[in-house]
Amino acid sequence: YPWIRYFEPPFNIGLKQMTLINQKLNSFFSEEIQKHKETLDENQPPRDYTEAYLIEMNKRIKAGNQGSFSEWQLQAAMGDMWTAGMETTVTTLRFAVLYLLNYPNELKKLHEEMDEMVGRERDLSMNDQKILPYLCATIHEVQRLANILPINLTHTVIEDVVVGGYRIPKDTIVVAQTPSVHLDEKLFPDPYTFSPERHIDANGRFVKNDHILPFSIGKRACMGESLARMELFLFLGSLVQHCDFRPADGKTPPPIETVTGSVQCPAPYDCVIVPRT
Ligand code: HEM
Repeated sequence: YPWIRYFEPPFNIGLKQMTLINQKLNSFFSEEIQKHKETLDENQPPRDYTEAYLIEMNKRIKAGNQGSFSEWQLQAAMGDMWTAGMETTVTTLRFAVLYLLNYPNELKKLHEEMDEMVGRERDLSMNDQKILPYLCATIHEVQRLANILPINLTHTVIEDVVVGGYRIPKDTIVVAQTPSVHLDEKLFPDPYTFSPERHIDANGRFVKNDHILPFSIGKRACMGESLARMELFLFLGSLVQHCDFRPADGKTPPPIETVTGSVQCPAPYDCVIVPRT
């Protein structure tokens, strides 16, 4: 994001602020790597990604073929996992719980569908997508409305193109604004209302809407999309299967407020998540 160099304090999205955050994250990753190195036992199966990486790196160093494997590269990969991989999915789930606290009828429908189609005895699997259309529709709707990446990543136009009558010369930096599609009332009437029903057809089947692009589109679309889709289905599904979500005071749901940054999050909220009776 080259333009952030123009946003110095009091704006908190400037280069200085971003550099500070990056430094903090990198120190954290570096400390984790050191801790892992101290406890690493190369004769045991790796306990996590960092151990697996360190074992592979050491093997390559011994063979005189380190290639691109280095602690710096590991730090960058941890950064990808942490920011692209974890923050996104967790934020989407936090939005899902927030919406369902505010839309108790929709939560009730999810509970009913789960009880009828799966029950509470067995674990969910991805095959259950076929029999849980309302859960699929809920996740689709959460991703439409939450817009957790309001700015998206930047790309460069590699040749002159014309889009919607505008000429965009080669080398221009562009950012695809998927929220403007997700909240377009021509595509989604009453766009700010949370309504999983939009994605259910007359026969009760889930219908995926091609205008909903939380993972972006094209060659550089999200690399973790299929993993993220599994996480959202299995984590939210299991929560719905076993838990009830309630306002902290038993009556008033937390307001749907957001904190906008490179990831748009719900404002911190309290709620109670209890085992279903
Ligand atoms: C709900 C969860 C997620 C959402 C909404 C999301 C969304 C996105 C978006 C919008 C992009 C930018 C695509 C573009 O440049 O046009 C992206 C890129 C990326 N995402 Fe995700 N993502 C999620 C989860 C994950 C997970 C779980 C991983 C990996 C474990 C991941 C890894 C990546 C990577 C590596 C890129 C960069 C791809 C590239 O530049 O070629 N994401 N993601």
